[in-house]
Amino acid sequence: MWRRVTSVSHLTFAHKSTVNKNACTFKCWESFTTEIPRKEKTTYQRAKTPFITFVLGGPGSGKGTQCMKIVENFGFTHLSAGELLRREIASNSADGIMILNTIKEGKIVPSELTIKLIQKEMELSDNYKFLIDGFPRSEDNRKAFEQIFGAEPDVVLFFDCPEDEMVKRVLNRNQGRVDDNIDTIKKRLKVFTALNLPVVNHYLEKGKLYKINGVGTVDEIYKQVHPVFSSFHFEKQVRV
Ligand SMILES: Nc1ncnc2c1ncn2[C@@H]1O[C@H](COP(=O)(O)OP(=O)(O)OP(=O)(O)O)[C@@H](O)[C@H]1O
Ligand SMILES: O=c1ccn([C@@H]2O[C@H](COP(=O)(O)O)[C@@H](O)[C@H]2O)c(=O)[nH]1
Ligand SMILES: [Mg+2]
Repeated sequence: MWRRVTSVSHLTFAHKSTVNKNACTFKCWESFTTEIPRKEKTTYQRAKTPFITFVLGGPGSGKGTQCMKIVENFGFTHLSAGELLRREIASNSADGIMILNTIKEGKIVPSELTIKLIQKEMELSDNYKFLIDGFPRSEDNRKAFEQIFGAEPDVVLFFDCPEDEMVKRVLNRNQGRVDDNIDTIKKRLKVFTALNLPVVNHYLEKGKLYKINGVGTVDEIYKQVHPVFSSFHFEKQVRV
């Protein structure tokens, strides 16, 4: 459980679209209190608007690696859409086989399914700062998310990395992922260019995109990421 120790929220959300803000507060946080009765929420947490960051970039561009550093430094909750889907496969759920086949082909799982998994994790969390890593992967994903949540992300990070570097990193990753092989990587790169880059461009046009040069050491890259978040005034929280 978290409790607030200081308040600067008027600064935190000052940039947010007013059209979507109320819808988001209502849809997300009201459901937290009705659908998840086993977790007590304070009045303060219920009223809080989530701060959502989408983390985009091609396969192996370093999204997960940089998310770990953002979590350490800014206390975000990291939700990797790919990881949630892999967990769904491992749990032998009804959708598991379909998800596995989609991932092997480097294709995109239906939006509603991925959004359901993300939403469930957000509902279970006491946090209000979320990194949604590897999502949205297509305009369909993006539109479905914005419709279901009634909100746009606050920040979109895009790790820009050349294909040969991404391929090298993925092939060296050694985590036993079914899609970390050259055939699937080629398919993922094609899907990234065709379907994910339009999402990147959408947020560029909206002025929400932070383009990060994904080449360099992990620390060199993080030096570009850190100022993005230190420019926001998050409420300080302590565990109780
Ligand atoms: N700056 C870097 N330089 C060299 N290797 C890196 C760097 N950042 C991450 N890596 C390594 O590259 C691999 C891919 O990184 P990571 O898993 O963070 O990428 P990702 O964008 O999350 O990929 P995916 O979309 O496939 O999940 C990992 O083995 C990671 O340790
Ligand atoms: O929103 C999403 C995220 C992921 N996928 C599928 O999972 C794999 C692996 O994702 P990573 O982000 O690289 O862990 C991806 O290639 C897609 O097949 C998805 O469908 N939708
Ligand atoms: Mg990843």
